[in-house]
Amino acid sequence: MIPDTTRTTDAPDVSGVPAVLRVQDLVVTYGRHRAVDGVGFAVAPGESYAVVGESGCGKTTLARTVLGLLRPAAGEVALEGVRLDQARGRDLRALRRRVQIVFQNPFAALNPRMTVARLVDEPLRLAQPGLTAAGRAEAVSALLASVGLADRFLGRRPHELSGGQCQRVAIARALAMDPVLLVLDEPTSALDVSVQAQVLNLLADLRQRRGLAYLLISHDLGVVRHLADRIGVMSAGRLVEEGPAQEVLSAPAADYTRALIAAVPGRGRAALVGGAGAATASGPGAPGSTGSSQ
Ligand SMILES: Nc1ncnc2c1ncn2[C@@H]1O[C@H](COP(=O)(O)OP(=O)(O)OP(=O)(O)O)[C@@H](O)[C@H]1O
Repeated sequence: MIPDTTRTTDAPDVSGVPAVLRVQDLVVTYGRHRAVDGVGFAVAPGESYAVVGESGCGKTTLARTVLGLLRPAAGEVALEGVRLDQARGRDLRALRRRVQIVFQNPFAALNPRMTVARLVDEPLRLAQPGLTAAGRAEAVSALLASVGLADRFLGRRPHELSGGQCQRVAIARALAMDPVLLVLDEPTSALDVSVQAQVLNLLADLRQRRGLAYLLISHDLGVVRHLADRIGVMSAGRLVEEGPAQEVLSAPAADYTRALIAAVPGRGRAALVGGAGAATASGPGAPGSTGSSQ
């Protein structure tokens, strides 16, 4: 349950729907450097919102603040209407569980000594402390199945898995916490090109099936085009443009966005500006197939 001691007074919404995440006038500093400088946006339930921009523009800092790992110098971060930036102690921990992250490098994110079964069981114990061992085992199998991994993977350790399989385990761990929002931090950029599209399709499929909202952090506009409904373009800590993904990519308003798109090599750029819903520029493979390792 989300604590309601710090609810925002004004109703946060996106087109009339209460927001899962609302960020307002956010400032995050490292010493005197404003890494995030007055950013505001909202993400609706089930929506996928991408923050794009060059290295150093503040994407990771923004993501870490949304995860409750950094405290803003000013502004608000609200999750389902509850102020994350004001929460402390148990309230903060309860809020943090509602937002999970999938990191760029799945090998680094998984404890190499744990089996797949234990890796998925661990967050489940936290999320559902009342479950029996048998109930948890069943839930672990179901979570793995939902990311396309069969029971034969239960006893394996990360070094016995491919990068794509590791990323599927990392996604299953995130889902075990029953989040409302997944932060996807360059979720495919460490993977072989051959499995990137499968993981992207899995993420698109999971969003649809579970009604999850995504905050996608990426510099890869091909990935963004595949997964995002809306895009916020960030430069030097500020949002310089925001809009529906297809509009931003095909008719960018800001010079900075135009330069980002112009930097994508030829064929990828043509795919980007051609409309939403096609294969990614960076990841070939069959759109619509989530692949699996059954
Ligand atoms: N711990 C830190 N201490 C001081 N400055 C930092 C720290 N982390 C990031 N910065 C600076 O803040 C700015 C934003 O960094 P951030 O990592 O958020 O950008 P980014 O867009 O995520 O970049 P990348 O895509 O390379 O990860 C950069 O100028 C960076 O050098």
